[in-house]
Amino acid sequence: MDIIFYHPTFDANHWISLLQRQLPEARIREWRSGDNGPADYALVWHPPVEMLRGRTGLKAVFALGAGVDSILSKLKKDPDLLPAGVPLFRLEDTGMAEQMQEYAVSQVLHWFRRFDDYQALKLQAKWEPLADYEREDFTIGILGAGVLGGKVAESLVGWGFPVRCWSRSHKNYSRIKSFAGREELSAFANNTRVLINLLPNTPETVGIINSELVNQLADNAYVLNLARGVHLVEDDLLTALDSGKLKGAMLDVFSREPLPAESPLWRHPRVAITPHVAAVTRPAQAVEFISSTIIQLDKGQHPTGQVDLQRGY
Ligand SMILES: NC(=O)C1=CN([C@@H]2O[C@H](COP(=O)(O)OP(=O)(O)OC[C@H]3O[C@@H](n4cnc5c(N)ncnc54)[C@H](OP(=O)(O)O)[C@@H]3O)[C@@H](O)[C@H]2O)C=CC1
Ligand SMILES: O=CC(=O)O
Repeated sequence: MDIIFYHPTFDANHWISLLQRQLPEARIREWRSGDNGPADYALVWHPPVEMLRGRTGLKAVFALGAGVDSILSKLKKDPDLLPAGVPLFRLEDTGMAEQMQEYAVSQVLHWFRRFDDYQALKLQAKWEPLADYEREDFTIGILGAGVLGGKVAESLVGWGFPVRCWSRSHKNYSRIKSFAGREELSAFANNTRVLINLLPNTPETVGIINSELVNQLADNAYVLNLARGVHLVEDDLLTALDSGKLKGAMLDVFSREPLPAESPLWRHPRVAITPHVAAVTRPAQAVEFISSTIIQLDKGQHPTGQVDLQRGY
């Protein structure tokens, strides 16, 4: 079996040695421009069109991340990016759920314990104990209840918060209230104090965190965007922060990355920022997932993780 690997920044040698350990029989190489040699499987991130165009014999392509929006948007512009009929797989969890749980739980607890308020008081040298917040007033609403959203929801239930999620189809998670579809988005938003976004970027979800949605949240709500920048209308967020509807926001992703220096988000006192690091691809776990998927595909089985190209995730 022949496997080609392309990532603009990852250390290809490291990935290839991890893959080789899992698939000792495979011939694995880093793809470079001009390489038209045989390939059964391709592992890619931001692949050049030339890499996969016209390849016959390819059995599957693996995206080296959870979100496939960049590859699908490139595919829309250039249908040659992926050979027709070849399945596209993405990483399911592979260590990202734990990272998302760490990020979400730490930030929710930060707001719940009023560390944002204490930080503001500290800047004024004020010693002032504040009233505790109650968990019952701290409903967490998670947009997206898939591999990552579902795990984040479970961890916040473990901390005793009321948790609800919103997805396309209803879920049957224990102790998590499930809402589904546009018709239930308002009911989901109503009384949500912390809105966490873990949706994929698709034409249906772009701009979903806008004034209309934010105005339906509880007063003094918070927004935690962990999915994609295009989900959030940044001007609407700033308006809601300045009007007092929103008390704070923590953003990991932005419509333009790196976030330009002139963005007012950098300077807003109630906006915290991380540079798209909420959950990164962990090579060893990703390779384990990909190898096991390849083995299943070679046996004619139907592993999980295949992207529905029509649905966009
Ligand atoms: N910031 C970072 O570092 C990272 C960000 N991400 C982002 O997180 C996203 C989520 O990942 P993951 O959990 O693995 O994805 P999944 O595909 O497992 O889950 C997606 C969830 O979104 C729901 N959904 C999709 N479209 C709609 C819609 N139109 N209306 C309502 N719900 C919808 C799905 O509903 P249903 O279950 O009914 O299909 C599903 O519950 C990725 O796409 C990526 O963009 C991922 C990794 C790292
Ligand atoms: O944003 C990262 C991803 O894996 O998707």
